[in-house]
Formats: sequence, C-alpha cells, structure tokens
Amino acid sequence: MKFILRLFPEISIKSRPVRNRLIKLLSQNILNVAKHRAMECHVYSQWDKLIVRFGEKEDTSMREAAVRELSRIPGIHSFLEVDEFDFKNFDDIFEHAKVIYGAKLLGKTFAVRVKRRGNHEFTSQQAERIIGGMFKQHFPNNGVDLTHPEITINIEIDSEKAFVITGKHAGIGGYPVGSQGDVLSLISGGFDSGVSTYRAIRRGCRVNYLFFNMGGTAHEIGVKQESYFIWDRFASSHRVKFITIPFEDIVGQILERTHHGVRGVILKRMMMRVGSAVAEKIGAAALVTGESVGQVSSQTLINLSHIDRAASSLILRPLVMEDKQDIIDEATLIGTAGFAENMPEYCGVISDHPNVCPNLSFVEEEEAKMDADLVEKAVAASRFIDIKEIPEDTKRLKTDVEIEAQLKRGEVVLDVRSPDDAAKSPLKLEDNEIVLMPFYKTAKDFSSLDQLKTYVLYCDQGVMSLMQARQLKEMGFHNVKVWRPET
Ligand SMILES: Nc1ncnc2c1ncn2[C@@H]1O[C@H](COP(=O)(O)OP(=O)(O)OP(=O)(O)O)[C@@H](O)[C@H]1O
Repeated sequence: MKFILRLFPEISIKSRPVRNRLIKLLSQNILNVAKHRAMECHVYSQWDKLIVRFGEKEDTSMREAAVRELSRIPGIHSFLEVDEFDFKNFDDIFEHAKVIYGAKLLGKTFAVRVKRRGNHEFTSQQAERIIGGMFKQHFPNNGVDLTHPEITINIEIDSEKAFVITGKHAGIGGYPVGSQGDVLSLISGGFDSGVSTYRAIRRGCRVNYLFFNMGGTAHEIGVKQESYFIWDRFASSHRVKFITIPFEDIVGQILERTHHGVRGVILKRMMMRVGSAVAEKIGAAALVTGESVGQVSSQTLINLSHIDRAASSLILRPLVMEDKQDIIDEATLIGTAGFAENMPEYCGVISDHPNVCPNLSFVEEEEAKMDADLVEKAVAASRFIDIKEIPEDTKRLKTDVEIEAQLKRGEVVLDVRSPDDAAKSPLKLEDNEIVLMPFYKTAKDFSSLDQLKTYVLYCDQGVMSLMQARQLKEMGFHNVKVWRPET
C-alpha cells in the first residue's frame, strides 16, 4: 500500500540544503520505525513530498499499522492513502475510481476533484468534468454537488501515473526526530513531564530520559514504562538512554538540614545541577522540564529564576505558559494520562509552607548546609540503560509485598515518614515496637536492624511505605510488609 506524505509547512519553506537534509532524515526515520515494527517499507523522496510504500500486497492489518505509525512520526503534516496505477485514458482512471468509490456513493451527492502535475492535453478542471460525467452516467441516481458534496472523489494525476485517494490522515507535524540535536528530559511520571517530553520530540529533539529516584521501585517502574511508551510511540527511530539517579541522600539532607520554606526550590536546583552534569556527559544540549509558571510554589517566576541559576545547561520548558487542563488534555491525546493518574503520589519531600519569593542569598545559605560533594556523588551513582531494555528491566524490578490492615503481635513498625511528619503526628502503639527510619534512609540503614524480626512499613498514604518495602525486598530482605490501617 502506498502513501503520499506532505511535509510539515515549516520544513517546506526552508532553503534547499536544509530542506534536503530534513527530508533525508525524515525518510530514514520512517525506515527506522518500520524496522522497529518489523514492517517492510520503501521511501522515495521528492522535492515537496515523500512516497512511502509498505508491504507488497494489500492487507488490512498492515494498512492500519502503517496509518498508525505515519500519524505519529514527527515531520509529517498529513498523508494520503492512494491507489496508484498507470493510465492511458480517462476510462482507465474512471474504472479504478469506480472500484474504490462505487459502494460509498450509494444515495449520496458527489464531486470529482483532480490535482494534476506534468504535461497533459487537458486541464485539471477538464479532467474533473470528464471523469465526473462518467460517474454521473454510471450512477444516474446520485446528484452532483460541487459546493458541499457528501462524497469527494479525489484523484491526482502525475505525468503518466494516476492516484485515486482512498484516505486522508493528519500527521503530528513538527520536525524529524534528530534534526535539532540531543536533549535530556527530566521525567517524573506526572502529567507535565510526559507532555513536555513529547513536545521536545515533536519539535525534532532526540530526547534522552532522566529520572531522580527519591523513593523506590514502584515509582521507577512507572516512570520507565511511561518513558518507553513515549519513545516507542513517537521516537523509536532513534536509540536513546534512560538514566536513573538515586536521590535519597539529597532529599535526606534537604529535609534534615535546610529551612522548610525553601526545600522545594533547593530540590529543583539540585536536580538542575545533577541534570546539567549528566547532560554534559552524554552530549545533550539542553534539559527539558514540565515546569509551568505559577503551577506550584517552586514555579513562581522568582523560584524559576533561582532554579535557572543552578543549571549550567540551557533549560527548555515547553509548557511554561500552558494551563494545567490543557496539559492534561494533551496527555490524554498522546496517551500518557493513564500513567500519570496511576503514578504513586509520594509523600514527604515538599515543605508545608513554601516560600514563593525567597532571597537567592537565603536559598544559597541553606544549600551550603548540605555536603559539598552531593552532586558529584549523585552523578557517579547514575545508572544508564538503553531505552529498548525497559520492558525486560521492569519485569526484573517487579516485587510484590504483603499489605496488612491489622498489626500482629511482635511485628515492628518501621515509620518511614519524614522526621517532620513523624514528629507532628507520632504513632502511638501499645503492643508493637516503633522504629523511626525516614524513607530516604531506609535502603541504607535497614540492614543495621535485627533481621530476625518482621518489619511493617508505615507512612501517611501507604504509597511511600510500599515503594520502600518493594525496594527492600528487591535488595534481598524478605521480612518486610506494609501496614495500611483501616481509617
Ligand atoms: N523525580 C523526578 N525525576 C526527574 N525529573 C523530575 C522529578 N520530579 C520533578 N522533575 C522535573 O521537574 C518538573 C517540575 O516538577 P514538579 O514536581 O515541581 O511539578 P509538576 O508540575 O507536578 O511536574 P510533573 O507533572 O511533570 O510531575 C517536572 O515536570 C520534571 O521535569
């Protein structure tokens, strides 16, 4: 089956060499995607369009797959599905068009539209009139309506070839992936960073993914699956990296040493420092985030400007002036909303009374209370995988944990809330021992506990405790459960 692709209009107005480079890249991207999907594909480029052929024979499932893929590859404005044939006269064209449109015409008004290229002895309007007349003769009960036809019979004539257009589809537009260089997207699993990642891909960036892990396996699995989904859908023409960086130590020091009013902005500044170092390491020209002005306390103009100062890389914020509802709608459209809805909302890091316009000097003073080598250590602990490995990798990470509503005698409750939260509403239990071990210390300090006992992890929402319990199990500790008291 054959498709004629129209280029994204911004590509069409480029100079000849730029346009040629973009067309070449788009052709290669289409071939790469087809290879990833194990589809046979050939691409022929012309000055203003690409011709793409999938498979040799007509096949409905192959056709659907081809339409699906072409509607997701950046750089394609729209595409036509065509039946192509050699023609000698108008009878040849009519016979082909009749096979395609005949059944659809029943009881409907119609018009024939012809686009023509090359040298012919007739104009497009004359061709429309002649072929239209043949249809009218063959389907005398159907009315011709040139202004608002129910069915439009679209035909293109190019030298001695003719195409009957059997379908029209919208592409996602944008620039071919890879045309704008490499970036590193900070992805958290929420609505915003999924959409900002997609926007960067659509604009032609080759997007690598960076996740700061602050609380365990469940979050990491969710973010990896979302990243794989975005890559597989819109950018599988290029191999990219998914990078995980353990952030528990940084979160721990923020919570233990800095003023609660600036914890959110310090956390983001640390992300930018570590992100910039990783970007430099992999040769990415910019960081991409899902931040948007005013959305949360760390996204006031003042705080965004403090965040910018901590980065040595360019920061791209594709959503900076978008409304939240529009972002959620776009996430629904591209398919990432489901991930965001199910992502564990993890408790504990952001402060209760954030300062929306702190002095930079105050933020810097507070940061100076943390160890100076935190960034270096975080970068050194980064784990890189090829994004293609995610499906296998997440299978390995899945670990299930028993959740109980009633504590049993002898079980030790491990309170993994942040010190502030634990102090504000301390647990009061008569029959069970309680150990305070905030979530950012659990992985490191758990082995120092008596391993003959059973530990039941607790936090306010039961999400962080589950993430930590999974991580402990994955580390080989089997004496862990989660306590979610009935409310
Ligand atoms: N754990 C994380 N790992 C990687 N990047 C992160 C992480 N948390 C936040 N970010 C980055 O910082 C941006 C702002 O995050 P924040 O949590 O303040 O706001 P948000 O609007 O809820 O973001 P999102 O909806 O993407 O989670 C995110 O869009 C993302 O780019």
